[in-house]
Amino acid sequence: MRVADLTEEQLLGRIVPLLPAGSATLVGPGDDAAVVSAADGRFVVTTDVLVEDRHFRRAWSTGEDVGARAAVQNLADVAAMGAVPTSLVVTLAVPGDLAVSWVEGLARGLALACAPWDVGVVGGDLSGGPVVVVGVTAHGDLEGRAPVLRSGARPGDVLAHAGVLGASAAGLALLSADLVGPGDEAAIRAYLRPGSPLAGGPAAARAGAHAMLDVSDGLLRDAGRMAAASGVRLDVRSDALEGDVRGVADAAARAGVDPLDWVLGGGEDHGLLAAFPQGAALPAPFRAIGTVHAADDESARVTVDGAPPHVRAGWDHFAG
Ligand SMILES: Nc1ncnc2c1ncn2[C@@H]1O[C@H](COP(=O)(O)OP(=O)(O)OP(=O)(O)O)[C@@H](O)[C@H]1O
Ligand SMILES: Cc1ncc(C[n+]2csc(CCOP(=O)(O)O)c2C)c(N)n1
Ligand SMILES: [Mg+2]
Ligand SMILES: [Mg+2]
Ligand SMILES: [Mg+2]
Repeated sequence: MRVADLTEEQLLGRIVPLLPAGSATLVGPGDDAAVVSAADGRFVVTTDVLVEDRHFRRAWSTGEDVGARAAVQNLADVAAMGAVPTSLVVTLAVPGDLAVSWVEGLARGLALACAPWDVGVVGGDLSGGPVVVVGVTAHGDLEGRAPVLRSGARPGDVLAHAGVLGASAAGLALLSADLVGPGDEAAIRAYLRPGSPLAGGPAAARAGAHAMLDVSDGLLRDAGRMAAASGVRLDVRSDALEGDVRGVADAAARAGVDPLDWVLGGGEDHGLLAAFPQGAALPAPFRAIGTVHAADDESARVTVDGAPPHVRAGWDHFAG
């Protein structure tokens, strides 16, 4: 059996039981970030890697783009726990013929993404390698609050999303098909430098969110993860996604795809999906996109307008 015969979840199911737990672990593998106790407190920690030609192409992305994106995808995982980011460490593998200015650009991109949060890059590691690989580990502070896990959604909750859906997938599709035209700036930027609504994470925690994650692999796939962890069904209302659909409709027409495919199945926008108790005031920029229901059938973890969706489920590095 090869890894390509498994989904990411199935591969993790094989390796996580082999890993040591550690007595300081408060939240281990399975959420957007882990929570670890320390004698003088707790911290949130998470890591994500960007691999050249898998996550970005140097023909499309500058070093600054990749640095900013590597930071944001990790800051989003910290925010998705309801925490405030504090620091990053960065590992970098680069081919020897890479321009030094590209690596300087990467550092500038990291700094740009960290600046609004007063987050420091406090270390890292350097290696040579056949392609550029950027690994970022982010740490965060829960400021005394309980972490917001994927597993806390309850029937009756309001499902809400902060950020854009489908824009990054649109940008990637346009670049891939060489279809970029005037008016595509937002989609291209969403792919090259996603702008996650990071302040929404701690705001959601303060507002009492029951569950939260960032949408990295597509709304349906990531909602499925929240639904499975919480033992519920999430129902998305398609009319709540009309703004996102409109935002990519023109690009989708040119690419010959259904814009809903990008909105429901595209990843890498790094918006925040959260379940709030009914009646809670949704903090900006969250907007309601659905409801949480008791799970009547494990095969229908996520429905759209009450029915199983017909679009592709989202990104998986191994099995489709
Ligand atoms: N190699 C690994 N060893 C241990 N745990 C892992 C490994 N890879 C992933 N995990 C854990 O599995 C869970 C899911 O990881 P995943 O990367 O899908 O989450 P994410 O970062 O929120 O999503 P994305 O990578 O799409 O941004 C996380 O809790 C993560 O820490
Ligand atoms: C050049 C190029 N080709 C394809 C894609 C699409 N893509 C790669 S990984 C991923 C999901 C999140 O990954 P992860 O779980 O690793 O964070 C997506 C949608 C891309 N970004 N760049
Ligand atoms: Mg995540
Ligand atoms: Mg990850
Ligand atoms: Mg992530």
